[in-house]
Amino acid sequence: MTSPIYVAIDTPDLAKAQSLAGQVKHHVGGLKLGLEFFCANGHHGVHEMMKFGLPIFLDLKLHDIPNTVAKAVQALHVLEPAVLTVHAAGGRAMLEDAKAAAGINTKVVAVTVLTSLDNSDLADIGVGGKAEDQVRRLADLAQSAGLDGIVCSGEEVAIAKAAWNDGYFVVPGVRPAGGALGDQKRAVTPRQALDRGASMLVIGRPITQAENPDMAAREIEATL
Ligand SMILES: O=C(O)c1cc(=O)[nH]c(=O)n1[C@@H]1O[C@H](COP(=O)(O)O)[C@@H](O)[C@H]1O
Repeated sequence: MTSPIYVAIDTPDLAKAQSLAGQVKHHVGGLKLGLEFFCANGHHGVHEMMKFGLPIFLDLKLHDIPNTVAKAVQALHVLEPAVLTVHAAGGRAMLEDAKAAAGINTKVVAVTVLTSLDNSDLADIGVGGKAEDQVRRLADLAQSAGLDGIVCSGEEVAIAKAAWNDGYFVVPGVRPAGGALGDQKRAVTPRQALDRGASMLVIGRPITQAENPDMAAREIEATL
């Protein structure tokens, strides 16, 4: 079975990214490249990481007017990422145009509520109610706009999946039991996230900051 773990390669240093990917490639299902990596290394960096033969999740969290996002998605076609993120808060037209602009082999998934936010952070940006209410609302929007799935925390994934059974559910903010949270506020264990319906587990620092990243990835895999 292919591992549901995508390792978040969050570094601007291409050589370090290649070294990490080389160490963990047999115990993860894919590589997640985000803003930090892409801003530093661009298309060239992604092409280099594609050489590991694993699916690439390009996590750029696009969020702008529909025309700008659609053009950005078109500019990424050549990279053929397996998964690409946009922010659900960009609204229906932006989501529809992003999906229409993506290649057929790319899953476009909408970030709902960042896992670094709690209910009090949501209140600060004018979102009343609980994170799970906002996730449910944005998941409905993403589904009706024709997207492939959403990004949410393990605390909401069961609710979202109940309403969208064939959706693709990306769950970051995943921590082995007792692991350091860092800036994550809505975290669950890898096992909990899978049991609740995650399609993909995004795991960064618990693997990449470990003394032995390969061992860390194996240990997490063994809990699944
Ligand atoms: O879209 C994401 O992947 C994402 C969404 C979200 O709500 N929270 C979140 O942490 N992420 C990403 O998931 C990764 C989590 O990294 P760690 O906290 O180190 O495991 C980072 O690369 C984040 O950019």
